[in-house]
Amino acid sequence: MWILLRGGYPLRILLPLRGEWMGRRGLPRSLAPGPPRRRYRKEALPALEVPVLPVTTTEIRQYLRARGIPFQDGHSCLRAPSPFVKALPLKDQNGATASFSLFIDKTTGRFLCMTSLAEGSWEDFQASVEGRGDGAREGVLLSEAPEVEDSEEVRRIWDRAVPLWELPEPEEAQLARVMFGLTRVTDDTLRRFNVRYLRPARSLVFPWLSPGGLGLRGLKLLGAEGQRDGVHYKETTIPRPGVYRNLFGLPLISRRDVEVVLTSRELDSLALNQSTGLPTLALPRGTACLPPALLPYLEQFRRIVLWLGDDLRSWEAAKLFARKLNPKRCSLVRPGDRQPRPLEALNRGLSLSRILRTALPAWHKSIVSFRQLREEVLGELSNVEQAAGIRWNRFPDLNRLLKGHRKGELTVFTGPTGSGKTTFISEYALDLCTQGVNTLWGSFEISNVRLARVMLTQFAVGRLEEQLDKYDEWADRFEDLPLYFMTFHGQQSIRTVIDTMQHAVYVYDICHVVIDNLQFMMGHEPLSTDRIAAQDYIVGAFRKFATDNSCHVTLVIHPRKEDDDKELQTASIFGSAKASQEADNVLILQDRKLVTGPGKRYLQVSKNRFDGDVGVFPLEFNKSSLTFSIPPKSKARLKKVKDDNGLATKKPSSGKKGAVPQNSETCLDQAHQPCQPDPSRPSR
Ligand SMILES: Nc1ncnc2c1ncn2[C@@H]1O[C@H](COP(=O)(O)OP(=O)(O)OP(=O)(O)O)[C@@H](O)[C@H]1O
Repeated sequence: MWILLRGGYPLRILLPLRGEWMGRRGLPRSLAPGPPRRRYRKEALPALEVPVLPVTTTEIRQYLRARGIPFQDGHSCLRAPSPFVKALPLKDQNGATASFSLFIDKTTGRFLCMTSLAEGSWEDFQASVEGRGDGAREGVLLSEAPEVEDSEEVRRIWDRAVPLWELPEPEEAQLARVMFGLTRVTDDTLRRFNVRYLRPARSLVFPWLSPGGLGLRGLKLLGAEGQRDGVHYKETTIPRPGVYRNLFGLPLISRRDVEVVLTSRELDSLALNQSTGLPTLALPRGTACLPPALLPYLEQFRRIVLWLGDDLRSWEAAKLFARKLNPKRCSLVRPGDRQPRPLEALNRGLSLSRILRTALPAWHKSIVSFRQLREEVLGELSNVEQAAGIRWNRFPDLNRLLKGHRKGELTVFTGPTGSGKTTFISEYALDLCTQGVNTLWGSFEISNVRLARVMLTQFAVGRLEEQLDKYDEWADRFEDLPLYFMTFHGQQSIRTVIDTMQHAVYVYDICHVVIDNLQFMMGHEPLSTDRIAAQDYIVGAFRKFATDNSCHVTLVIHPRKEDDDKELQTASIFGSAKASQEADNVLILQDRKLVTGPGKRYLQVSKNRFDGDVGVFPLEFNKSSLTFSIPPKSKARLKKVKDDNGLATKKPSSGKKGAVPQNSETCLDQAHQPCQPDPSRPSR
């Protein structure tokens, strides 16, 4: 989880791992910095830094004009002379003056001065221009030098690392080359990119050099471990991933370069540059995100080719990143059999230049022909599993019904009051988040602290109250999840919420937004407005947001008041049928305690637009870990269901108001047909 700090880094401690004391980054202690210690944040900002009033490009332009500040229009930024250069008379490497070295992000208004490395928000910039910035403020604005502890660690590792060709044993060098797939990458390429090898950690080391290539700001270690099913790679960055902003390869870019190829891994950049001679840059966190802070460094390029990898996830990421970079200058290399990732292409003897020539323009007009779509369709057909989305680790039954979690969909989730909706949806979202789905939570009912506590308990799968000595260990791991929280509590206007979501998608590449719950956006509607119409409007806004931003939205909606002894149906969702019509998926947490005695829950998938499979499966609540996921001991029971192939098919529901088309309905709880709770298994 990233807690956003201005001028601070998160605390770090040392953890016992695998029976010996290791640094938090899993490096041997000899390479970790000193004894265990912790630092405290000076100024912890709210979890999601939301601009008070979002600024538009037009407003930025108007402001600059009104103040007589000249500017140039760029792809994703406006360029202006930097007001921070006089205070810091730094000269860049070529001794050039620092004119127009300030880059202002057109979407957020955040700025970066490339000369002094000062950065800040649009409000900070205005304060500086208007002479309201005091000395202390300016200090805050200046980009952080790495923390002393970090720089010591970086230096220590870098000094101990050696170029591959300087390893004393040729066998060791050869083994490293094989492990990292570098057999065709020359020493010359490794030298140019300044890649080293750290023997004790059996890792490659990629440096993060300051502009001009002088100072060392951080580094990335790439470890390789041979396992039965192939080689597994593990990345470690210093500083930690949230603030590791190394566009690897930047020192090799010349001011005159107008074209660049972006890759998601450093090794791919080596391969590409070696075989095509083109400028290449590797994104610091692969396909996970493209932080807007990097955009100024990419402004000089008239053409950007994104070649991020060989799976659908990379393809989706490339399309998203192209939006940020301005699609008109972007081309994308489509993953395919003959178009693997660059390093693999090099190793297979393919022509990387030829593959680059097949890159497709990212820019689409509003109307497309099937000719433009046919490759996309083929991509989906030949990667059926990936097209079905990310599968839950903790909810195999959900995978069987929904097949996975896909971008751009709207899921509506309902259940009786107090049945455990928040608790379930927290685990459902956490599961995806631990698999790299960048997640934004809007919890309007319960505080973020309480929600985070539930999530942390679910993450640790156990009560932390009784093992406080483990708290830091779990909290450190939790902190590294790509998880963000909106800081709203209580009633909010839908406009503010959507603006915040938009901001988060741009800044943090959010792919999943959870809204708990919709009723908290309805209070701001004028009393005279029909509440049902208001809800329809809100659902429509979330639907549009999901589609436009290729972002999954999970929306919790309360059910309408019904008889307690009746099960909920799709039509029980509060309001008109709009919510279930707009939704791609409808999930209902069924609480049958009132029908059949003490409290077992079932999850019903009552709409599934992806492939129509609907059904219900039991959830067992574990009160100490607050989890609903099936404990490992129950797996056999579920397997048996599958083996028996005993799926109960019901008639599709008919055209009732709010009813949805259903292909087949599946009860995955064979032991309790027809989906009745098992009285012999009291809920915990
Ligand atoms: N299956 C369950 N059995 C018993 N207790 C549960 C179960 N699921 C959740 N709880 C507990 O019930 C309480 C309420 O859960 P939660 O807040 O998730 O419900 P909710 O449906 O979101 O409530 P609301 O309708 O107020 O939004 C929590 O303390 C939670 O730990």
